[in-house]
Amino acid sequence: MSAAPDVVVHPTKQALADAAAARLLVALVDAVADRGVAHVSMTGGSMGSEIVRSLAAQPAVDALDWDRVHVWWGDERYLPAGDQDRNDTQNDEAGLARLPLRPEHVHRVPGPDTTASAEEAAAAYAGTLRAEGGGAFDVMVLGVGPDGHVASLFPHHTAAATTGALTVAVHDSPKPPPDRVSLTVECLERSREVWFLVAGSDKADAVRRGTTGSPFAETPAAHVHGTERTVWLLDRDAATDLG
Ligand SMILES: O=C(O)[C@H](O)[C@@H](O)[C@H](O)[C@H](O)COP(=O)(O)O
Repeated sequence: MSAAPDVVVHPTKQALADAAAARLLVALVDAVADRGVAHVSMTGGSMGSEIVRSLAAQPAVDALDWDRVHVWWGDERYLPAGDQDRNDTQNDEAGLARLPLRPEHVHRVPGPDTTASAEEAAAAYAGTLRAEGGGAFDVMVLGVGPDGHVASLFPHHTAAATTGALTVAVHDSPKPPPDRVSLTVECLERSREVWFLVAGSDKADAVRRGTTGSPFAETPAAHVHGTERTVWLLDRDAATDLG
């Protein structure tokens, strides 16, 4: 049984993004100091880009040896490289492209410009994870949808329950675009720490369900835990339904 998640509440969405970015910078510095390498998985959505924007603006951003950092994504929309609706494109534009990362350490999910299907892209990403993943992520940064989805694992969706695999192709996503590639729960949990970044009153019910063990089919986010720590980083609006 995983330990209960920690919950940290910040006054505003911007304060949440700034505090989470500072937390991430320190976590990556510590990972490099401890193991000589850091693996972080980023996310899409508004919070996914806001933490990148704040990270790139951190005063101590140069304290990290970015040469030793690997970047992954918890999910990706199955769209051509550079498409404006891809998570990596949005993260790049928010500031990821300005960080001195090694391009070969930025592991982008293939799109239809280089693969024939989301299934092929998922298999290729799983191969990269096995070849370069270092065995575990240090930090898994995740957003949460109002329905309790995490990455592209949606309530009552067949792909969400996938086991025995690191990645899964997702079709008919209730959140557009319809075709995606997602890490599975098993892969998301191959992380020392799992951080849920959640802002806005429209997420308050999902946060309540996610932090109180709602059934997996209803709230996939409630069933993703880090091996060492799980923390919900919230703004005040997203925390309104917590006791
Ligand atoms: O591809 C995606 O859409 C994201 O990875 C998705 O999982 C996102 O993180 C949540 O939907 C929350 O998005 P917001 O932070 O914008 O609400």
